[in-house]
Amino acid sequence: MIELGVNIDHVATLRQQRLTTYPDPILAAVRAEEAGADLITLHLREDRRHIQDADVWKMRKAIRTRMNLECAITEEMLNIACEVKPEDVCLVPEKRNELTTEGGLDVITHYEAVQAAVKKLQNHGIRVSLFIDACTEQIEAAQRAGATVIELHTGAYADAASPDSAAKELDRIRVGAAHGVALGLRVNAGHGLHYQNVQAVAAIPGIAELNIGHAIVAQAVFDGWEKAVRDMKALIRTAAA
Ligand SMILES: CC(=O)[C@@H](O)[C@H](O)COP(=O)(O)O
Ligand SMILES: NCC(=O)COP(=O)(O)O
Repeated sequence: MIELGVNIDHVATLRQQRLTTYPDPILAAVRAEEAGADLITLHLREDRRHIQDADVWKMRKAIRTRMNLECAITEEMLNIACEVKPEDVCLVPEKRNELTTEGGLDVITHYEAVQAAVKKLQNHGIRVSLFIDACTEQIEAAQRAGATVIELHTGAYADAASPDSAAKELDRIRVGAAHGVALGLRVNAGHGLHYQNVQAVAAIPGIAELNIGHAIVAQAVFDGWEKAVRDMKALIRTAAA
């Protein structure tokens, strides 16, 4: 059964836009678990545009499933992760001026830094995932760097300009997932997935977990948070069956 990681970043985006105390991402995480989320994903960005440090600590205590903390490879972030000790850390690339995470981590170019970060986190008992593009060389470099998990960036598939290019991107994810599984890696996927495009990814053999946030927060405006989570989970379950 594919697991659903509910990303609560954009609950915090709404709060930070006015610096209010609502909506509370911790409450969103707890209610997401009640609605069937298998884990909670959150991204502590260096610029703190959505999730704040205090959210991470409160979340650690509040959730009953597991925490997947996304962060960049910086000394500050790695120290926070080692203190918080989430079950999973997903190392992601960050650019100051990007609207969202634009692509996967370039493990080949930053090999030494990635390898050292993986080792440091694993020494603190944390499972480490690398958020990468579905590219054979990056997948192999991720495994060599010591990661046991990869998350394939599905943004290019989600943003594809035509059905043809979406099909090509989907195929890259399929090939990447098979390659990751053959190398003994746990293969997760996510970014830009929504209610219309998720099932094609969920049907790919070997995918263990999908991390989805923005679309669930958006759908909750119309349907309510729990229903938005439940419906996403149902779509994934039926596609994977
Ligand atoms: C790394 C990633 O894909 C998620 O963290 C998600 O996209 C939400 O965060 P941003 O929109 O800040 O990238
Ligand atoms: N790692 C991807 C993620 O957590 C969710 O991304 P999105 O659904 O908010 O685009």
